[in-house]
Amino acid sequence: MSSIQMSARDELLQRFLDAASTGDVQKVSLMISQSKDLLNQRGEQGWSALMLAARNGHYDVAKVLLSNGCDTSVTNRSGQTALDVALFWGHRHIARLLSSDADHDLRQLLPNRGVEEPDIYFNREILDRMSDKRNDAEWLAAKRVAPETVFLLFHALNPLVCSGADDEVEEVRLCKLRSAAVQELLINSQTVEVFLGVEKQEEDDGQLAWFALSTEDDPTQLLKHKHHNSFFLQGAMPGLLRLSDDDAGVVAQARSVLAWHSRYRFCPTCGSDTKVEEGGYKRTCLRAGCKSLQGVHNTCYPRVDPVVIMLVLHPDGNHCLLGRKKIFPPGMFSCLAGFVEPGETLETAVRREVREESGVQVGPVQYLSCQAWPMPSCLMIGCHCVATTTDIKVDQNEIEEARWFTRQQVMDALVKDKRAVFIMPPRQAIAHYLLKHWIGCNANL
Ligand SMILES: NC(=O)C1=CN([C@@H]2O[C@H](COP(=O)(O)OP(=O)(O)OC[C@H]3O[C@@H](n4cnc5c(N)ncnc54)[C@H](OP(=O)(O)O)[C@@H]3O)[C@@H](O)[C@H]2O)C=CC1
Ligand SMILES: [Mg+2]
Ligand SMILES: [Mg+2]
Ligand SMILES: [Mg+2]
Ligand SMILES: [Zn+2]
Repeated sequence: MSSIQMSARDELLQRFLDAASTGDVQKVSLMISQSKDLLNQRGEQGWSALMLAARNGHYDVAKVLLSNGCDTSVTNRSGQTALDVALFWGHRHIARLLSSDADHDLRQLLPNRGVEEPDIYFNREILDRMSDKRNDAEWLAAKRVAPETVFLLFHALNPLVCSGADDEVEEVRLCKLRSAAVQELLINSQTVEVFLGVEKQEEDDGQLAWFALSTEDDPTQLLKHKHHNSFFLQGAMPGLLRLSDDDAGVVAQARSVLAWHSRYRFCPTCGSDTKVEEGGYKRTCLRAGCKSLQGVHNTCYPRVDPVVIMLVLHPDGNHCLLGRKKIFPPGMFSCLAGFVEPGETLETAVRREVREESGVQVGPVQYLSCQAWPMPSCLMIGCHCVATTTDIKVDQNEIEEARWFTRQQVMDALVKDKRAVFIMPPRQAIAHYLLKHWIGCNANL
């Protein structure tokens, strides 16, 4: 071969590799139809078109190369196959395509779990709950009157907040009242009081205690003497999402316990009156012999409702299932979710809720992370799972619409690209994190 022929061939190969690398599926198809021997040829560092497609997450290019008989066993100078490259860069859908085992375990599509606990909204704990002090009436009484103690005020489960000076619309701050400002409330028998904990610090005493107070009194009267720009944050959604991450964690704790007090005023077993104990963490039935006082006293403590929330992955690994409820803002799609029922495992609940709401059957389920969701007291248990069927049949009572979205569409929504075809759930929702984690398993980001 002459040197001119050589360089023409090199140039052709380079154009082919570039097309595979940039995801130009049409060009790749055309070039293969004209010169099939390009398929397994390698360029710089021994990289083939298939490796470059696998490196950059170009699923369609990898598919075309494979359907034309591309050899998956070819290695680059580092001894990596295209499958090794796809796995290294987190393109699990491509890895599945490249795997020689046609029934490759669907589990391969599940993203790697994060090593560290994510800092999800509502989850941050700035207080040590000091549950051992809840029975120490003397200690609690001293803290209640200590001048530096912090009191958070709630009306109808809405926290008292102040707007930041230059940030009136977005973030709000919790109003931290001192004992002098809440004297009247503390002696009012209608006020519900919950000991939240002490600020986390090294020393053992002199700890700054926090309480939540809930009142039914007219907020306009209450606010008269308080900070001039304070107000009760109206509407749990999206109101509660305007707090800082530190404040959100305390509100999750306080609001859930106060919501329990407001919903469980009487004994759930016999309807008798109850007395509040343990710093607001227990309501004990006053009727001697009540069944709630025997065995496990679980009806006496604040309730938590487990809810599974799941990102369902398509068996092709390149799509995920999202739905929208009628109450969502226009254009927003989110993960499916549902209450865990008695006698169910998390996996069973995930499969049942997805089947009920979308008609899709689910195989493997993997827990990722959870979130306190104080509306009123859910624990959102975040999972990824893989579908074994793909036809959608929506339960119109719960979901308005459900659709499969591609990775690219999720990425566009995440970065609010102008091509985005839907709006992501807000960053404060664990649904946002489940989507981001799936996309983030791509090491390019
Ligand atoms: N943080 C996040 O990212 C997200 C949080 N969520 C939260 O998850 C929660 C549950 O999700 P959702 O899809 O509504 O749940 P489901 O799909 O289980 O549907 C809830 C409906 O089922 C009924 N229901 C059945 N069992 C229960 C139960 N044990 N407790 C309460 N209602 C029950 C209720 O009907 P009825 O009201 O007619 O009695 C309710 O409206 C919601 O409260 C929502 O706030 C949801 C999505 C995202
Ligand atoms: Mg449901
Ligand atoms: Mg649901
Ligand atoms: Mg349900
Ligand atoms: Zn009782």
